[in-house]
Amino acid sequence: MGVEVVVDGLSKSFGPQTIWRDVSLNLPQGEISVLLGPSGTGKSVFLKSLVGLLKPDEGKVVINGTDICTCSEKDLYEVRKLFGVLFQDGALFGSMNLYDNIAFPLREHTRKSESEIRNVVLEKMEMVGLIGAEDKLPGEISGGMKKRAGLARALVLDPEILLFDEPDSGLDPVRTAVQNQLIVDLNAQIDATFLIVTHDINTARTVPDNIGMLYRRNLVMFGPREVLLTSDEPVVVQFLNGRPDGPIGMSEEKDTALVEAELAKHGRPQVPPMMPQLEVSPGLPDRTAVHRRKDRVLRQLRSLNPSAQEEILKSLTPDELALYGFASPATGSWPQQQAAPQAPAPQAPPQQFPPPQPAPAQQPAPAQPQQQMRPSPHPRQPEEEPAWPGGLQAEEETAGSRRRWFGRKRGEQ
Ligand SMILES: Nc1ncnc2c1ncn2[C@@H]1O[C@H](COP(=O)(O)OP(=O)(O)OP(=O)(O)O)[C@@H](O)[C@H]1O
Repeated sequence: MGVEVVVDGLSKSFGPQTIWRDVSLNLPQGEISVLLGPSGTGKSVFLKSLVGLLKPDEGKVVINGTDICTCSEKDLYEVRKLFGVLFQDGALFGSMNLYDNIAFPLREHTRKSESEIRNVVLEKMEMVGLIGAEDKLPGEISGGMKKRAGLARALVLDPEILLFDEPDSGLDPVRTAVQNQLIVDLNAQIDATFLIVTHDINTARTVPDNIGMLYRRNLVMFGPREVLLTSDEPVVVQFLNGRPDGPIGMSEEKDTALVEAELAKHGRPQVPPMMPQLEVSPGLPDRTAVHRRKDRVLRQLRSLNPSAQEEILKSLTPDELALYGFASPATGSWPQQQAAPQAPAPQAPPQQFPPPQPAPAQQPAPAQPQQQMRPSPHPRQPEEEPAWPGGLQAEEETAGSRRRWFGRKRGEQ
């Protein structure tokens, strides 16, 4: 099973240029997460920081109990073995055929015999649909095949965390859709923790369990897919609609007056309807992360915005609704919680994302999922207060208009 990645208060600058600051999120184990953001917002820098290729200025990235920002080189080397990375162009060696490219990490980092290597390489090539292309050189294959070869190479060391840097770049919509299905199928087979950086709206709408967005040097959102996909935040709506009018400009953020003028002229864009998440192809195992996620998300349901709650509840079967103590849709408007929800008895301490906080005193029902909100850091100017003023109570956050913004508070584990 994949491992959880805990990012806490991460900030990165290059000289005077702040790339992002105070980024906190958890990548839940085995789940697929997507990171969106306009060009230049530092998504690739974020991926590189997760693997320890770039050192952030502040904050932690904790994996299996090791903070890779401060650990020794030896520990970093060990933690890196957990990662597989698919770079944009596959990052293949041009002079090696696909077989040798994919075998490369095994020859470099393991003592496997050539026959063992062959078994692993062919198994991974089969997983990504490349059997028969072993002898091809990278220059002889399409961009999509290069990506799949890069993916097979990222898989040979059995990663527990798989990072994808714009896997859809340069692919046509059909190939992108095929690749998206491949990603979901792979997740079902290896149950690793996936993080995908992408600009592709369809990918964001159909693949992940969780979505985050970087904008104006902040992580404006990270959490269950239903939250971002039902958000009416102008920057999210603009991004999901792929429209030029809105706060995101060509190179810098537009000023508010210009945005308002554009919206007055073209009308306010609507949040596009939710699309169903891709299911695993027939014949493959279920994604176990889906079950873990359901439990986790339902525990935090009440802290999410009403549209997200509605979408989450709509995705449940009648049996699941009954199991978690929710009324069925036929009985009235969503969401209707009956008595205290009866979650299935967990076999291990339940995964919660973010971790629970003590219930505020004024919240009477202890069985309700607890609040996990954070106020919006967006739009946050350098001179503004930090995102987490001390002593802010969960209930105060809930009552505020910024319910939809959430994440872990700095310092929480
Ligand atoms: N090693 C580096 N040294 C200095 N600046 C860098 C370095 N790497 C990235 N940057 C800068 O960080 C900013 C964010 O870059 P990054 O590639 O992470 O953005 P991105 O969100 O992935 O963009 P895109 O979506 O276009 O790929 C850019 O301004 C880039 O020039």
